[in-house]
Amino acid sequence: MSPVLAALRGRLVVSCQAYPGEPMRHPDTMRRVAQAVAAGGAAGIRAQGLEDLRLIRAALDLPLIGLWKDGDGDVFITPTLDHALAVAGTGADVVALDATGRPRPDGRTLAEIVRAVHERTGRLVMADVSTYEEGVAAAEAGADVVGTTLAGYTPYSRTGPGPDLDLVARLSTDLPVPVIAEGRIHTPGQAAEALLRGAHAVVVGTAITHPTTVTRWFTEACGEPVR
Ligand SMILES: CC(=O)N[C@H](C=O)[C@@H](O)[C@H](O)[C@H](O)COP(=O)(O)O
Repeated sequence: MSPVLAALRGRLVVSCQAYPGEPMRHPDTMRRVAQAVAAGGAAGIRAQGLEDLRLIRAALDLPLIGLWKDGDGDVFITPTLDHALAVAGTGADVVALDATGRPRPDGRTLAEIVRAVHERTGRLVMADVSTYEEGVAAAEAGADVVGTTLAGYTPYSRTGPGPDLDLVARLSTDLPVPVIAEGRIHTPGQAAEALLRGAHAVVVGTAITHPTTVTRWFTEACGEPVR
């Protein structure tokens, strides 16, 4: 196993992302968020956008999973080979990309993209999948690590309020590559359970780095203002 993946075994990766139009959507802000979660013990960082990745790479020596969300089609996480090569160029250790079965905007197959990233950059590839079958296909296509990132985010995958830990468990048992649990992990207990069920590592984003959503959880629990 690569040293980068070995360093993540049994550990927490924190996804540091803000969304278009949000106050925290700023590379230097995300760099500071990444430094803050590193101080809390994050073993790795997952981040979006070339400038965010460059700044985080310069500031931190932790394993860095990079992606580039682009376009308004179904496939938007590092959708093409050009995006993947650009992410690799930021110094990210792992290039995360959409590995669902849906067609990519550049018409390339997942196997073609994985091979090109390996040959041209030497970086690892994290395959973001939504189903068991996509996880199996991604491992066959040469992905170094499979993430359950997109479970619940394709029209055909199982949705629910929490993480799909059954999917995590099945993939962890069956795949020859490490599986990372990612998506809607909102509590420390869920993160620990994902590891217990076989995940190599766990990625948590919203619950740690998205204050607008976390605040909404609390405001909704508090109910309507009392008049
Ligand atoms: C579906 C999609 O676009 N997921 C993205 C992938 O990078 C991010 O928006 C998520 O925040 C990330 O996966 C972490 O998940 P959560 O924020 O639920 O802990």
